[in-house]
Formats: sequence, structure tokens, C-alpha cells
Amino acid sequence: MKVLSAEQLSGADKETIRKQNITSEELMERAATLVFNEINQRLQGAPIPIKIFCGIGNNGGDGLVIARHLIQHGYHVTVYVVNYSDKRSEDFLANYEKLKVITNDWPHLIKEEDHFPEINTGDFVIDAMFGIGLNRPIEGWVAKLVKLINNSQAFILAVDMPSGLFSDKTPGKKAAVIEANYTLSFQSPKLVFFLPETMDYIGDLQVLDIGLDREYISKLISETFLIGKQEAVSLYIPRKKNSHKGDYGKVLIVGGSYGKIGSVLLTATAALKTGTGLCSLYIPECGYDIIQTGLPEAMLMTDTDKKMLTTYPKDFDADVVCFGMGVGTDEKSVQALKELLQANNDPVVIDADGLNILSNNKEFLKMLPKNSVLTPHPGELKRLIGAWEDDFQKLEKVKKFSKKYNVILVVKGAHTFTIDREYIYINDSGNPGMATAGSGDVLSGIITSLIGQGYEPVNAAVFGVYLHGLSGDITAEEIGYESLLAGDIARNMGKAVKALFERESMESK
Ligand SMILES: NC(=O)C1=CN([C@@H]2O[C@H](COP(=O)(O)OP(=O)(O)OC[C@H]3O[C@@H](n4cnc5c(N)ncnc54)[C@H](OP(=O)(O)O)[C@@H]3O)[C@@H](O)[C@H]2O)[C@@H](O)CC1
Ligand SMILES: [K+]
Repeated sequence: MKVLSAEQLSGADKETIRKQNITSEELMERAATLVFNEINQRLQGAPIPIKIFCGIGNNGGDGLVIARHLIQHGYHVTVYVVNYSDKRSEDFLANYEKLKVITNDWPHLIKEEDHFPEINTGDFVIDAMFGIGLNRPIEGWVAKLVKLINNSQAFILAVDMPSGLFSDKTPGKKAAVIEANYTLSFQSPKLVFFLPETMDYIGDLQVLDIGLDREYISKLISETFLIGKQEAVSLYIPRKKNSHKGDYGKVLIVGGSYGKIGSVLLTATAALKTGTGLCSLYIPECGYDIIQTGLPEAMLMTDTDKKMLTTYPKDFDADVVCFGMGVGTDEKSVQALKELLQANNDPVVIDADGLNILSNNKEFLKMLPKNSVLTPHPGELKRLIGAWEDDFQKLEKVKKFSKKYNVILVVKGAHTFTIDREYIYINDSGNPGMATAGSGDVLSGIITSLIGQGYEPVNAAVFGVYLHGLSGDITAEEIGYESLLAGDIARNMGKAVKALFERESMESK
């Protein structure tokens, strides 16, 4: 799914009005009615106090439409107009009148702190103060109202986006931003919904298709995509009946050191579980028995050093090589990575200490084969590209790095971002249980396996990240977040691939 900017959405809004020959008020009615339907479906007429805070622009107009429908369906609704400006939009005013007609009264006006209502724990608050029109931080008494709502313990539903959140930049640390429990957003998710600094404001997210013109949207150029089940399925390459193990990639996993052999075991297990035909490992000698016992399906070569990697098997002919997990950063192991880069022209996958070695030896970056995949967590990323001021600057720096070195970066996080030059792919699978040791080693194994099976490196990264998250979701469903181990993610890869094609799970995301 394309992630559109506020300007693109406003453009689609105008084009839809023109093409469908409707008024903007009718479009507002359509969008806000969808929000009402969602609320009604969940509340089922429950007599809980609903407090709707409406701004004076079109987000506020949405709030007024939602209020009208809720009142007409017998809900206990109080409507507040947060009068932060006198520049009321036309569609706001039209709906202001309509609400008056059904209630015979004007909504409560809030113009200063003294007008604030009490907000209680059991209240259902609807935030329709600001949407994509926010263009400066919320200040003064409006900021105080935002804080009052946040501190109230009421359930908060945000319309389109939580008020105070910009669509194209991060708010300051102390900014007033609604902390929603649930966000119902129109037509397209916004980039800020997925960034580490801002994702917590959103709560659970649901995107409503408000019927903006499909043709116009399909022609819009977007460089940012949300990867859900549908997008993942489209990347899948089916296996041919007439095939053999040589068709599914000969991968080489290079890593491990004394005390960290488990990492390569996880990577290799994940690669085989993702469908690799032939999996070989190159490890320090101390890992021999561990791997042979733990993964009899793998083949093994050992370094002459007992405890760490010192070299690289240059003559080994692999379709794809993965380097880094559990390696450490000893000078001898730096040499091993150098030899690997000198010997390979095809894309490689670099993770963990492999990334730390790159950060300490920046001259290696130019030696990376084109379209290699780097999989940093935030700490490794910082060492690689330097510190950033906010998430938007981070994205710009990663894009620049990707372009400069012709590589793909998988920036790991609650929503992992795969960045390929200008393009950003945001992953939508996964859960907090996956924040566990070895989870990244498994991801590297999955991506390496897919490259070996013939996926383009960027597709291997995007699809691999999705499958990794899906396997984590399936595991969490079975055993919960706390006891989820990285090995479980690898072992459940088969279930993840199967789930891609199950009907009900297709519809769930
Ligand atoms: N596009 C779509 O698909 C559809 C969109 N729809 C809805 O419209 C919403 C966007 O509406 P909108 O453009 O009227 O802006 P909104 O967010 O209500 O803000 C209102 C005004 O506030 C002002 N202002 C800004 N910052 C401020 C501040 N800190 N403190 C004080 N004032 C501030 C600023 O005006 P300014 O004062 O700068 O002139 C701004 O114009 C969208 O989110 C969705 O809910 C649907 O109805 C239909 C389909
Ligand atoms: K809002």
C-alpha cells in the first residue's frame, strides 16, 4: 500500500470531488460516516459517555458528522468545539448547522482553560481537533487541553491522525500530542505512524478506504510503501515441480566465535527453514561439534583458529554469502571480512559484528558488492551513518548512504524499514515478543536464503522481513510474547509461508 503525503491526499481529495461530481461536504459525510460505522459496530449502543472534541477545520467537521450520527443512534454524546481560531472551514460550518438542527442547541465552545470539561476514566473521547492541516505546534490552552485528555485515562480515538502530530516531521519532545488508543485514518497511512519517535501516539491503527479516486491514486508517485500480507504474497516465487536442491541456492554463512556459535546456528537454521537448497557454514574450529549436532543438514568448514575467524574460504563457490553474526571485531576477523569482500562480486548480506567492522573500517564500504544487504539495529546504524536529530533526518541519511554505496539497508525496529536508494518499504508484521536475542541472526538467514533462491536482493529483504514478522506473530499466538525465542521464529518459517496463502489470514491484514 502506498503511503501518501498530506499534499498528495489533498490532491486526491480534490480530484475525487471533481471526478465523482460530489461536494467536499459529501466527501466529508462519506469519510466520517465510515468512522461512525466502526464506532457503532464496536460499541453496539453501549450507554457510555462519549466526548467529542472538534477543531474548526475539516478534521473538526468530521467530528461534527460523527457526533450527529452517534446522537441519531441514541448514544450519550457531548460535543465540544475547540475554538482555537475563528477561521472555521465551510464544511465545518455546514455541519455545525446540521448538528444544531438535530440537537436544538449549539455544541459547548472551549475558548480558554476555564471551559475545560471533566474527563473521566470510563469516557470515550473522540479527538477531531487537528488532522493533516496541522502546520505548527499546538500551544497555549489548546496544548493544556491535549494534556488533560492524555492524563484522563479515558479511551481515546483519533480521527485521521492524533492531534498535534505532523504528517511530515516529528513533534518536539515536549510537544502537545494526543496519545490515542486507536487511530482511524483516511485512505492512506501516514509515514509518522511507523517511525520509532511517533508510533506510540497512534495506538492501534485502522485505515479506512474512503473511496478517493483509484486511478488518480494509482498514478501518484510514492516512494514509501507499507508492506502487508497482500504485498508480501505478490513477491513470493513458487517452487517448480521439476526442480532439485541446486535450484534453491547454495548459501555460505560466515560467522561465530568462542561463546557465540549459537548465532550462526540460528542463521543457518533460518536459511534452511526458508527453503535453502544447500547450506554451508564457515566458522572457528570450536563450533564444529555444536553445528554438526545442532543442524545435521548443514555442511561445515572451519577456520584454522579455534576461537575466531581469521580468513575466508576464497575458493568456495556460493550463490550468496552472509557474514557477521557472533564474529567479534578482532583485527584477525577484520581481515576475514576484507578477504570476503575482495572475493565476492555478487550481493552479500552483512549483519551484527560485520556491520561494526564496516563502521570501524569505512574504506571497506566501497568494496561492498552492488545491492548487498546490510541489516543494522539502531546502535549499529548509528555507528554506520552517524547520529541523527530525528527520525526524518535518519531516513534521509540512510537514503544517502544507500545511494552512495549502492546497498540496501534493513533498519530493524518495531516497524522494520527496508531502504533501497529513494524507496522505503515499511514492514507491518511482527510483535514485541520478537525483541529477543538472536532474532536478527534469524532475519539474516531468511534474507540470505531468499537471495540464494533467486529473489532480487531488495525483494528478498522486504519479503524476508515480512515473513520473519509473520513467523513471530504465529509463534506469539501459540506461546505468547515472553517465551518467544529466536529459534522459534526460524522453526515456524514453514507455517509463515503457508499462512500467506490461507484465506482468513489474507483478510486479517
Ligand atoms: N484529504 C482527505 O482525504 C479528506 C480529509 N478530511 C479531513 O480533513 C482534515 C484536514 O482538514 P483541514 O485541512 O481543514 O485541516 P485541520 O487538520 O482540520 O486543521 C484546521 C486548521 O487549523 C489551523 N492550524 C494548524 N495548526 C494549528 C495550530 N497549531 N494551532 C492553531 N491552528 C492551527 C490551520 O489553519 P491556519 O490557522 O494555519 O490558517 C488548519 O487549516 C483531514 O485530516 C481529515 O480529517 C475528510 O473530511 C475528507 C477527506
Ligand atoms: K484528530
